[in-house]
Amino acid sequence: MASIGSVRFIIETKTESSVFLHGKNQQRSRFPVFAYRPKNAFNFAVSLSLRFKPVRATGKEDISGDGSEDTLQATIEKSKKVLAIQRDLLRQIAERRKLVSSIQSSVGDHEVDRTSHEQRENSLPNSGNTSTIDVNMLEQQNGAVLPSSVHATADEVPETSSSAISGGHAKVEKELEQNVSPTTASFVKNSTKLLKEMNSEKVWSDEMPSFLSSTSEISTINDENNGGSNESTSPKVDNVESDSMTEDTKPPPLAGANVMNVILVAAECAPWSKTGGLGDVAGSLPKALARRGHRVMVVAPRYGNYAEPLDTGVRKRYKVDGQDFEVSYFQAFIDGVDFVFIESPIFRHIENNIYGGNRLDILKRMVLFCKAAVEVPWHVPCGGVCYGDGNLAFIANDWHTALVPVYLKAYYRDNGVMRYARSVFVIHNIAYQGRGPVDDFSYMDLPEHYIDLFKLYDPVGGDHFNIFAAGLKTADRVVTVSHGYAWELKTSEGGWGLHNIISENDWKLRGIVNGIDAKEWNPLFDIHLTSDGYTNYSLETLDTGKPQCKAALQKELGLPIRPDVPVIGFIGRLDHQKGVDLIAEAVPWMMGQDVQLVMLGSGRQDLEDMLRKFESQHTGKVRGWVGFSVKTAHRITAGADILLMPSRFEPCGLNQLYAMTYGTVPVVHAVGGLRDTVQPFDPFNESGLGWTFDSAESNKLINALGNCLLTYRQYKKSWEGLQRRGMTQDLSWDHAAEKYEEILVAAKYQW
Ligand SMILES: Nc1ncnc2c1ncn2[C@@H]1O[C@H](COP(=O)(O)OP(=O)(O)O[C@H]2O[C@H](CO)[C@@H](O)[C@H](O)[C@H]2O)[C@@H](O)[C@H]1O
Repeated sequence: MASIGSVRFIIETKTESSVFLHGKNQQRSRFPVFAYRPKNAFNFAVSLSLRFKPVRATGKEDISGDGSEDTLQATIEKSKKVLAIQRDLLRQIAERRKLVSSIQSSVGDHEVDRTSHEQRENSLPNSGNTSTIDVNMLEQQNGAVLPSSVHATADEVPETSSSAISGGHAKVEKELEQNVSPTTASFVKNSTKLLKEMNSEKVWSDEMPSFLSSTSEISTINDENNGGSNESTSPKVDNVESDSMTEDTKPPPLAGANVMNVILVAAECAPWSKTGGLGDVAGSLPKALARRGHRVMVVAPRYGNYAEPLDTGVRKRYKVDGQDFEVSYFQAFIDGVDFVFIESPIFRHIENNIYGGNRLDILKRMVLFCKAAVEVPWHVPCGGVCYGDGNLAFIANDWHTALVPVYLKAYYRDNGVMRYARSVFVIHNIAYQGRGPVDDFSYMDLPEHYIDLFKLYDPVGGDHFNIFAAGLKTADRVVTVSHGYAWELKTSEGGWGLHNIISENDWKLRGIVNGIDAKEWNPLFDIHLTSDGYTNYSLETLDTGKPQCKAALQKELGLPIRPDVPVIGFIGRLDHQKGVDLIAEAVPWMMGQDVQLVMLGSGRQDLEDMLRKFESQHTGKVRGWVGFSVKTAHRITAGADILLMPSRFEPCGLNQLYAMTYGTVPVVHAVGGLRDTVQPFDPFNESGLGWTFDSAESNKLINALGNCLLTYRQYKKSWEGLQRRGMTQDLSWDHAAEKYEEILVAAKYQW
């Protein structure tokens, strides 16, 4: 949509009250200035002021063109709107100036520490008072909706002398490079640069943009497609000091003109809360999106007393099943991402039982969470400024947050609010759908006709209520976590009753393989490998580092410390999906081999008992660790030689990716994401990454594992090749984030 960014206006001034505007961009009305770039209204204000072309009126023109009274009236109305927009921009600019000068002074005090920075930003005047953060969403829908407490009028702009400001720029920028994250630095640098421009008398006169106060000719700029970018706007104008335009030229963000505001909403987010892979994704995908230049937020419930996030002071109330719930919001800015946690008594202290309780309890928790999450961009100031609802996309994950797209539509978009906000729904696991009797719809608090989205016929149970179905139908785009799973979802076996809905919505479905957090899951930096005899290692130190970790694991678990015995690991939820029972069937065969088996998991009681039983039956060979231990998961990944993943279905699977990064060779059932990510070993071409088997049967597992053990024992070179190829893959989130960006952009331009 090149035309969206190509705003080109000519302003003709007749008298002070008759400013006429001819817009060439037909689609612009769909993307109002503020809605399109709320984050960078400051930047935009300057570029906008440079793009308008004032033409001095001669007084001879026929101002209405055809002389019609109606046209004249309409044009006057339009002009008034433009002036109103300008006034609003001035207000926002004033606020940005305040923000920049507060950042400058804090940087000058050597206090640009992320946490304290956020603390300051969040202690905006009156931010603790709910009544002052009373956002009139209907009136402000076109822009970055700022809480009333953060609005400042032009009159309120603190008197800051130009020289004082410019004197601080160099210092600020230098210290920023050393002290703050790239995203913050980029924002502040951008802001300080613009502040310089704003304080230049050649651009500003008496706080007014030059086009409003002066009649000097400013060259019109045809700005192609730069609307969403934070940094790509580079207004060229004759009367601006050239040095302020050319100095500290930086490459544009990787996302270029596609920069958006993105809010990922998830029921868990590592490292604060995690029961499985969803937590990992929520903790790491946003960082990769932020690295591409997007402004990114994660919204999750606050289950415990987390150290980093601080109370923003914002309070809101939501009704669930007729009951009033007050929620508050905690926020931290980490690795370029705003992490916002929603606090309510119903989330408190259930971090070890996130999806526990009875069906209605879970349902009510998720209703409250989703209702509150959709409004976060209006209410929660991050770095002093709310995200607003323009140029915004939500990413909802699995059934727990499938109500986000539904509420976005039913409460807001259907009513002309949040018109430019979009939603992407990510399927991590379709086996859990938020099913219940049709009566559960009453808890949703939605218009009656919305029931059709939720109602689904099931051959076994008849009509039922299904939250996953509603999310799938309502979201603007749907993503799942591998190509293989995207295909499987459309089959009656893989779709778990939703295959028809998936097929009907195939046009908006795409598979994107998960990445891994290259800091968290990296043998060179892994913090869990720095004690108890473990060691960090890399490809270069694999020969010594991995055997040391193996010995440390054997010692820690009380197994015989033997470098030659293959250690086989399993990590995962103990349920039907993960195929633990297939391992159980293979245990008698395994125990006939000279191997050690280490299993870590929690879940189904019978499978937990089985792990304990194996350990007691084969004390010198098997360890079954029942429980959830992130540290142990990292240590098994580093210390084991082989990782078993016999999952019956696996949307993506992260453990096999972690394993390969640590030089641990995977043996997997070729399904879903496992098939996508583990290319089978080919001994003739010395290619491939591990062993796969084509159906979830124990004899197939035994066959694949047997070949793997043979190679481990007898073909050391081939084994090293497998490890080397696994470790040298780029499995980082960066590729996946680029693909997510394509989806976000597609959603944004979907009407
Ligand atoms: N007992 C334990 N102690 C410590 N850590 C444990 C643990 N049990 C599991 N974990 C950890 O939880 C994560 C599990 O991730 P997976 O992707 O393998 O599975 P999960 O089925 O939860 O995720 C779903 O979502 C993800 C993300 O999209 C998909 O990859 C996957 O296929 C899909 O089923 C890993 O980080 C693993 O180390």
